[in-house]
Amino acid sequence: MPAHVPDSDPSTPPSTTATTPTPGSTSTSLLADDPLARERAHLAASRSALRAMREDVENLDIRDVTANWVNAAVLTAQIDDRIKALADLSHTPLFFGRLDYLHTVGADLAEGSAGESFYIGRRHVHDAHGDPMVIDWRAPVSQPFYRASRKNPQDVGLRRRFGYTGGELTAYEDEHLTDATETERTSKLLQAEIERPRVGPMRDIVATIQPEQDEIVRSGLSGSVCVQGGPGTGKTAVGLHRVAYLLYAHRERLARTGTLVIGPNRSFLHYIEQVLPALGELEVKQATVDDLVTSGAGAGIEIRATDEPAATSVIKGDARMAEVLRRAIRAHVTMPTEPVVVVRGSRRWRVPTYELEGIVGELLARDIRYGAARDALPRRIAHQILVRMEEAGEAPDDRVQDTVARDPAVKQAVKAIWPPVDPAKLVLRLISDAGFLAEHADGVLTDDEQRTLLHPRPARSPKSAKWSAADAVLIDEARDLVERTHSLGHVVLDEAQDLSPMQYRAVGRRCSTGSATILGDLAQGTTPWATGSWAEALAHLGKPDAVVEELTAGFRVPRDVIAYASRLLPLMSPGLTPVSSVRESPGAMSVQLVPGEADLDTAVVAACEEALTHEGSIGLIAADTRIPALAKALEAAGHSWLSPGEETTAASRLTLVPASLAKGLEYDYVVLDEPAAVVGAEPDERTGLRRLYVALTRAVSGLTVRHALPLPEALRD
Ligand SMILES: Nc1ncnc2c1ncn2[C@@H]1O[C@H](COP(=O)(O)OP(=O)(O)OP(=O)(O)O)[C@@H](O)[C@H]1O
Repeated sequence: MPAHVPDSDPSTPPSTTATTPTPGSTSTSLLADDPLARERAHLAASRSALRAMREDVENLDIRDVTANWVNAAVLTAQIDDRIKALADLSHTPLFFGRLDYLHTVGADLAEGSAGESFYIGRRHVHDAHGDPMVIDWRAPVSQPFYRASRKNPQDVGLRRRFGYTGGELTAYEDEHLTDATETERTSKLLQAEIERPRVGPMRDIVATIQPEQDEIVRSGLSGSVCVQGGPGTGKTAVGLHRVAYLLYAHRERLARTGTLVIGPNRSFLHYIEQVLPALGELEVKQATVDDLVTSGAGAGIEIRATDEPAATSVIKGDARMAEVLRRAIRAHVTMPTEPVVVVRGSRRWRVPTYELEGIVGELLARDIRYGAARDALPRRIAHQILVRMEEAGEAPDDRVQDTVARDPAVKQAVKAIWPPVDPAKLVLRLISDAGFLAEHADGVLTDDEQRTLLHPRPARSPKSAKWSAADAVLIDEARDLVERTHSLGHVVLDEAQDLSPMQYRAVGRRCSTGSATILGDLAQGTTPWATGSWAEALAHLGKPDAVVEELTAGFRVPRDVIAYASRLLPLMSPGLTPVSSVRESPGAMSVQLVPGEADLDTAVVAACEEALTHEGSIGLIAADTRIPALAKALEAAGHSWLSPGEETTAASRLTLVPASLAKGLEYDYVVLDEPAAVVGAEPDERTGLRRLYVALTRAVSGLTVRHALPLPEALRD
């Protein structure tokens, strides 16, 4: 089959066509009048073209082009990656759509110019002549697949979506965008994809990205975007597809600068980790904020404690701590009190105190890191000495300047004026030494706040200190004041509503010269420092100009379930738009009071058993303190279960989820144990209701609530 099929099928097919596959049924006559057979033939041809592309790479002989074994190893690794990227995965169809343009693309819509057809898939496939068989979904020519409409057809005459059953192309669905007689219909294939029972890790949505999502996915690399969206509106999916898009559109730049996806915890990262590889992107790093501040330059810092009381971590996460640290670091600089005298041969060269003061004053006034200024100081002192040498008729060169800069007298002066700072030691001192803290927090933190910060049993050294997550962020900030943190090209920050101002700063410095995609839902903020507004969060991130977009169409939670959960919104996040579910099924929902607390566990296990009679994954969500009892009850009833983030499979479908880890995850059926316990586990009612809102909105097909205690008022009928 040729690369671009000239327009088009002889007969206009019905809007959705489905048949049972008939293997090997692509005879010429059939091809002529059976569009589905033609599409299958194109699929078969594309698969062999992909196979040929892979074989070409596998057969590459690199012996002649590699100078040494290091080159060879690098090249071999690149080739291995390319072979992996060219794998033909039986469960991921090679293309999912087709666009028939009315005119040749790029040919200025000239009257009479012939149209072109393009098959849209996850990766580019070309034939032996280099002509495209499948176009990457990220290419500009693919964009109308996501955005073209009857109002603005973008020169597309036909948009065709393909349906697959077990890797076999079995259906297609057409929209003739310029045909005024054709009425707008919701796509059945899209609907089927949305309604599909979930099992296993998160999947890509490349075949069904919606126009408002696509605008975010394809927004430029130079700008930062913040997406506010209720549960299941596709924020995570959009963020991951945006990285894939940016890597395609700016491959070289991002290969140099790097990309990173930040998620709230390991379970979440496991859940999403296969999306980018499925889109052919194997290189994107994924981490939690804790990982960021304890790895790399922060290696050696281990998080081993929780701040007590919780108010301590609120203060540690407050942006004012940045000022306290800045002051504490600068306070290490001591104005010189004596001249520097360097002896070279028979001569003594002297830089007087006032000149040294001038240099130090100037370095302090410049906006450079403490460490960079410290590195500059000996060279600046040496420069003054060289000026004197020149005045005395000598002709010193750069080497002399280097030697003078390394002179013991200069070194000693630098050590006294601008001593090295150990960021961990500095933070330890701030939280253990009341006098030191007061000196730098004066006018920034109240006396009460300072008292709360001080550790009751301070460690002797950074090595023996039991750092909390908030401490690690403070150390990271201090480290950045000493030495600039390396910035990546693009960072995606998911569940962003939960970060403290200091955590935003930690993320912000990792994309200070790049851009960011910030994803979150203010109504799902469950930390004591959860942000109240995106403007505030973006300011802390250093991206105040980021565009804030809102997604309101819900792809996960069924109508009745989201309506039930949204009753909590006015109480905990007034003003936020409730999600409107695009799922057709109202969703199975059952809320039942169990008469005696003693019978709750049995009732919950029975609800899980009922849920297991359906297809898909089951999440039993409960307050963290209820987990051991429920684990026991499940065990007694002979059920095994998984932990959040462990992959659900057809054979093992039940996950026992502590409410604190439910965020970002989804299960086909959710059994929710004792809502009052989920609310009660949080320090205040608003946070409790938000935690409950998260738990209620994990379900794709159905929600079962079992409770012995009264439900929160908003959920009572
Ligand atoms: N355009 C789409 N087509 C099909 N499925 C979609 C689409 N957008 C999102 N989904 C699906 O909806 C579900 C929810 O998506 P996602 O987890 O990205 O939402 P979210 O906004 O991050 O939710 P939460 O706030 O709960 O973390 C996923 O199963 C995702 O694959």
